[in-house]
Amino acid sequence: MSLYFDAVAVLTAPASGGSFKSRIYSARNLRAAPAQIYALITEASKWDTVLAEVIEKADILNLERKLTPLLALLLVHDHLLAKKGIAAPATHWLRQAVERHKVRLKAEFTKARVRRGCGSVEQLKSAILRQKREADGSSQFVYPRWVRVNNIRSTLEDQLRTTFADYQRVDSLMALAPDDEGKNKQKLLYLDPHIPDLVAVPYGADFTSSPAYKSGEIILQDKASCFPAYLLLGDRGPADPWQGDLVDGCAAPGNKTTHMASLVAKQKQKTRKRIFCMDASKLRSKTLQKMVTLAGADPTVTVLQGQDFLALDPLDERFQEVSGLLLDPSCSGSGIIGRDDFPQLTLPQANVPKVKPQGKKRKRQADDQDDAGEQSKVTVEAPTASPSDENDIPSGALDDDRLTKLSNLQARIVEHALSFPAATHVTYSTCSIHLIENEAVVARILASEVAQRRGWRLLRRDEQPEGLRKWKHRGVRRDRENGESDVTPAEVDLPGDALEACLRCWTGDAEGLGGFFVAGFVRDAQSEDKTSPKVKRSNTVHDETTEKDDAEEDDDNDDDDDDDEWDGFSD
Ligand SMILES: C[S@@+](CC[C@H](N)C(=O)[O-])C[C@H]1O[C@@H](n2cnc3c(N)ncnc32)[C@H](O)[C@@H]1O
Repeated sequence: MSLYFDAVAVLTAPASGGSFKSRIYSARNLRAAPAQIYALITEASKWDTVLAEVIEKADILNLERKLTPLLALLLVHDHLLAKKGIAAPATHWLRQAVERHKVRLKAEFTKARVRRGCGSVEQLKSAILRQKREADGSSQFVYPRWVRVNNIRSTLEDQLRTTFADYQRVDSLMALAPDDEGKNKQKLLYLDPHIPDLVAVPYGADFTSSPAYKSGEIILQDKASCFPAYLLLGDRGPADPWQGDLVDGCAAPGNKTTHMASLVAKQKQKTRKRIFCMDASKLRSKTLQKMVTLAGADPTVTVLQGQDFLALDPLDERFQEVSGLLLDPSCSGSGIIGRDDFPQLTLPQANVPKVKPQGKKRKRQADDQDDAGEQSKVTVEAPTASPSDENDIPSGALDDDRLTKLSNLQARIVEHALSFPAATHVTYSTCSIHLIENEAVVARILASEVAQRRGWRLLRRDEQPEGLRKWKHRGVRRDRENGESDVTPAEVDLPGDALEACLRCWTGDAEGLGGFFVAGFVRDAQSEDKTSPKVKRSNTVHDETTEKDDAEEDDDNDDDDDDDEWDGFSD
C-alpha cells in the first residue's frame, strides 16, 4: 500500500528538475522500492485516459469518498491490469475500496475496449497509445539523441566501425520514432544531412558508459547547437584552412568550443590555431575546462575561467590575430524542449454526469495528497548539473521586461565582438524562440555604430556552409503566436535577404530539434576603419565595477540594478 501513497507523493511533489526517473531515485522518505514506483507510474500513465473513463463511468469517486482521483487511477490500474492485482493485503481499506466495485469496473473496462473497436487488451493498449501520440502531436515528429563525432579524437568512419558497428542505418529521422507501445527502438542510426559528423539515434540510447563517450570521441550535442561553430568555420579542409585565432565569448559548458576545436582539427593545419574561450561564471568555467580536456582540445584551447567577455580588451595583444568569434550568450531558453518527462496524468473527475465521454486533462491537485494520513512525505532532490547542460536558464517569469534586458545584453556582447581588430567572422546564437532576442538583436547590431563603421554585414545564405545553405527554416519578421500571455509578440523591419541569412529551428516539426536561432556576421578584412584607436578603445573597454558584478553575479546570484544586466544564471 505504501507503493500507492509513495507514487502519489512523487507525482504531487513540487517540480525540481531532472528526469522523472532521477527524481524518483533521488527522492527521500519513500517506503516502496523506486523501481516499483517508477513501473507503476509509467504503466498507469499509458492507460490513464481509459482508466479515467472507466472510473468516472463506474462512479467510484462518488462511492468511495476516501479515494482521490490520482489514488483511484493507480489502484484501478493495478486492479484491472497488473498480474497480481493491487499490491496490498486483501483486508487493506485501499484494496477493498476498489474491489468492492470489481464487477462494475470490469464491465466499464470491457465497454471502453469495445467502444474503440479492439478485440483484446493488447490491441486496446496500442490504440490508446496511438491516440495519445496523435493528440499531443508527437506522432508527427521525433526527438532523437544527437551524437557528434569529435574529430580531435576520432572520425565518423571510425565511429561507424566501432561504437555504431551494430547500428542499422535508416534514411529518415521518423524511423527513429518510438513504436506504438511508446518504446524506443534500438540500434538505428541516421546520418545528419546538414551538419558533418553528426548522427541521430533513438532517444533512449544511452552512451554514458560507452568507451567512446568516456574518452571524448563522441559528444552528446543537439543538432541546433552545432549550427554556430559550423556556420563560423564552414566546410574548410586542409586546402583552405581557417586563418587566424578564434574566441568563444560565452562558452560554458563548452559544446560549441569543442565543436570549433573539432572543425579546426579536421583542417589539419600546420600552424596551430588558438581558441580562447571563457565564461563569466566561475562555476560553469570549471565544467568548461573539463569538457575541453575530455575532448582532447587542451593544446588548442585556452580557457579563461570566470572571464566576462565584455571586460575583455579587444586591443590586448593576445587577441590581435582573432579573426572569428562565436557568441552564444545567456538567453530566455524559450526554445528548449521540455526534457521533463514527468508524466501528466489524465485524471478521473468526481461528480460528473454519467454521460460524460472522457476525463479531462487537469493538473495534479494539492488535495491529491490528503488521503487518510498515510501519505508519504517525499522530498525530491534536484540532480546536479550535467556537463551537457549547455543552457543557463534564468529563473523567474518570462515577460517583456526580462526579454528586453536580455536582448540589451545580447546586443552589447555581439557589438563588443565586432570591435576586435582582426575579426572578420562572428556568429550570434540563442536557444530562444523570441524575435526580440533573435532577429531584433540582429537588426540592432547591423544598425550599431561599430557595425557601420567597420563594414559588418550578414553572412548571406549563398555564402553559408553547404549543409546550412540547405536548411530551410529561416528568419521571421514577426513572432509566432505561442500563447504566452506575458510576452507581447514582436516584429522586426529587416529586408528579405537579411531574414534569409538568419537560421531558425523550431520545436514540434519534423526536424527533431528545439527552438534555436543563429546568424553570422562578416566583414571584408580590408574594410576601412576610420576611427582612431583611442575612440575604438573607449567604445570597448568595460567599466570595472560592472565587470566584477557581471562575473560574480552568476556565482552569487546577486541582483543588479543595471537595466542591461541579466540578473542571474542558474548553475
Ligand atoms: C547559453 S550558455 C552557453 C552555452 C555554450 N555556448 C555551449 O554551447 O556549451 C551562456 C553562457 O554565457 C555565459 N555568459 C553570460 N554572459 C557572459 C559574459 N558577459 N561573459 C562571459 N560569459 C557570459 C553564462 O555564464 C553561460 O554559461
